[in-house]
Amino acid sequence: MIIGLTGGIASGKSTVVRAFESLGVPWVDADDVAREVVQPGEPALASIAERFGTAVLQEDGSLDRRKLREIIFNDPKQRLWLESVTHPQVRKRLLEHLERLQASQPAYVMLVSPLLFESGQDALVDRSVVVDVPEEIQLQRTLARDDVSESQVRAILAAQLSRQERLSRADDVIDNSGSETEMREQVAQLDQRYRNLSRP
Ligand SMILES: CC(C)(COP(=O)(O)OP(=O)(O)OC[C@H]1O[C@@H](n2cnc3c(N)ncnc32)[C@H](O)[C@@H]1O)[C@@H](O)C(=O)NCCC(=O)NCCS
Ligand SMILES: Nc1ncnc2c1ncn2[C@@H]1O[C@H](COP(=O)(O)OP(=O)(O)OP(=O)(O)O)[C@@H](O)[C@H]1O
Repeated sequence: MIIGLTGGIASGKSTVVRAFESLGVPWVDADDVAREVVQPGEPALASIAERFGTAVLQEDGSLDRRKLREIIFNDPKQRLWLESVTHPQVRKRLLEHLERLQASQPAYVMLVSPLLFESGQDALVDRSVVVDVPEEIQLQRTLARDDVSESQVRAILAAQLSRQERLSRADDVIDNSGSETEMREQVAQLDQRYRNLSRP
């Protein structure tokens, strides 16, 4: 069984998946895979450099993520173009990672992705769980964690599904607006549920 774990920027997906990991659950993160497909030597990075010029590259030839972020979250057309280049590669590699994780036949594995519903990756999973917090908490936690402006965070939020839409598509929900201890209690309950569901 594959569980898709999603949530908007800074909702707490990485923190939540570490709680599942401590219960023995294997996982793969689409953000990590999206980083792999733009490494130097990858065709996606060559396409990006061709479209935006060397201004989006650092001196060592790797992607200047901050520059590209500023471009794509200020222009939906450029974001859609970038997604059309990266998402097919991300999907292909996610399938490979998932197959590898399932080889040892764990009760279930997790696919962590901010864009599970937006990018159609939900077709790869049996069930979805949303890490839910109000937008104001997403904003506060992003500003505390990353070197970004409030307007940039609002632009990223606008490029993602609304909280309501995400909740309406979720099979399960983890409320991460409280303490990490409260989050871990919900994770332990869901883990039991998923283990029961995966029994033949
Ligand atoms: C624009 C890039 C270079 C910015 O890199 P940066 O290191 O600053 O951010 P990072 O990759 O850690 O993403 C941070 C968060 O931004 C949000 N985000 C990223 N890409 C997108 C997108 N296309 N649409 C909406 N939100 C996005 C997600 O919540 C993500 O968790 C990078 O996000 C990227 O390559 N995005 C396109 C690929 C993609 O869609 N990735 C999302 C997972 S498939
Ligand atoms: N319950 C919580 N209470 C307080 N802070 C939290 C809680 N959960 C997560 N955080 C903090 O909020 C920030 C965002 O969490 P995390 O990095 O796990 O989110 P994410 O959804 O993986 O983010 P992104 O989509 O940007 O990759 C981190 O600094 C994390 O330490």
